[in-house]
Amino acid sequence: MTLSINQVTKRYQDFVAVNNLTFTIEKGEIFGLIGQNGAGKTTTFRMILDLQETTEGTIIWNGTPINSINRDILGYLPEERGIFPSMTVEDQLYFFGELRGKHRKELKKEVDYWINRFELEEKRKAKAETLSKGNQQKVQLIASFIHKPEFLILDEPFSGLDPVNMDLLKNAILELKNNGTTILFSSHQMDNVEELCDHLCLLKRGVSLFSGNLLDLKKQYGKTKLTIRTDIPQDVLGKLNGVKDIQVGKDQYILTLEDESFAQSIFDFVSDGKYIEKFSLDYLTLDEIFKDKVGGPNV
Ligand SMILES: Nc1ncnc2c1ncn2[C@@H]1O[C@H](COP(=O)(O)OP(=O)(O)OP(=O)(O)O)[C@@H](O)[C@H]1O
Repeated sequence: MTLSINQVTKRYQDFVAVNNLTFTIEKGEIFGLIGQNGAGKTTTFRMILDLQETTEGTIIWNGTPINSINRDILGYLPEERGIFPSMTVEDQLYFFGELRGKHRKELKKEVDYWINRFELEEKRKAKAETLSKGNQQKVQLIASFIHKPEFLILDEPFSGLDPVNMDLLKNAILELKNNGTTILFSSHQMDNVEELCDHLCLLKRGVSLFSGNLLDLKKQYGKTKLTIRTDIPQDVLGKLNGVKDIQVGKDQYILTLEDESFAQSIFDFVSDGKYIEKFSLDYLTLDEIFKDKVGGPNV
């Protein structure tokens, strides 16, 4: 593994912001850190980046304590957005690249490529303060990886982006991964995490409720979400064997089953040997799992 977080705790006086956290990230993967506001995501990032000390535990990068590695292999998009207001977009990118030890000459190709990729060509010579919030965020994003870091940490990179720019960012993240970058990011938007990550850690008030493979997490719940389009009334469906809950959606019912094995008998009943327009048995979405795991009392 490339990064390993071992029993890491962060205390602020009596308050425990991160509690005995352990997870690992493999080289070249995209790893999602999810949790509600105040769960401890930014604190974890700051400890990985050695901007804050751990109270207990160790953080190891390729066998070396993270506080002894060359900082230039790291890239970071902090939660607090900020760029130099009176610097132009391209000067800004050169500045951050040079700060990370790259020469202007070798940065040119990268700067040109990413300005184009994020559709900022027209804004190239514009001062950052004249850009919209979303465009400023794109500039800050590019600045976080313009020096081609081995390990990139993005704190809420999707917040504030419209759907088109969100897609641009998703594709950029996948491209960076394909080029070998290891990426750790936080997000409140579960569909993005579901789409991009193979592995994730779910934090609640500093404690990890799950860390590992997304499919393994889904398997813990099983395929228990059944979507059916039928004329059969809700109260009849709700009384069938194995149905724990029933919700009325648009043109369809969404049933929660006790377990997958009840699906066959429900199918036989609903279809009655005939064609049926919709009958779909699925894993819960990450959003549904998140709400189930984290949604309980916040104590
Ligand atoms: N310097 C500090 N002193 C005391 N408490 C702190 C300090 N920094 C963070 N905390 C607390 O630690 C907890 C975790 O904060 P953190 O910023 O890591 O959460 P987060 O998961 O990133 O939240 P969000 O999604 O809102 O950004 C919060 O309750 C926060 O108030």
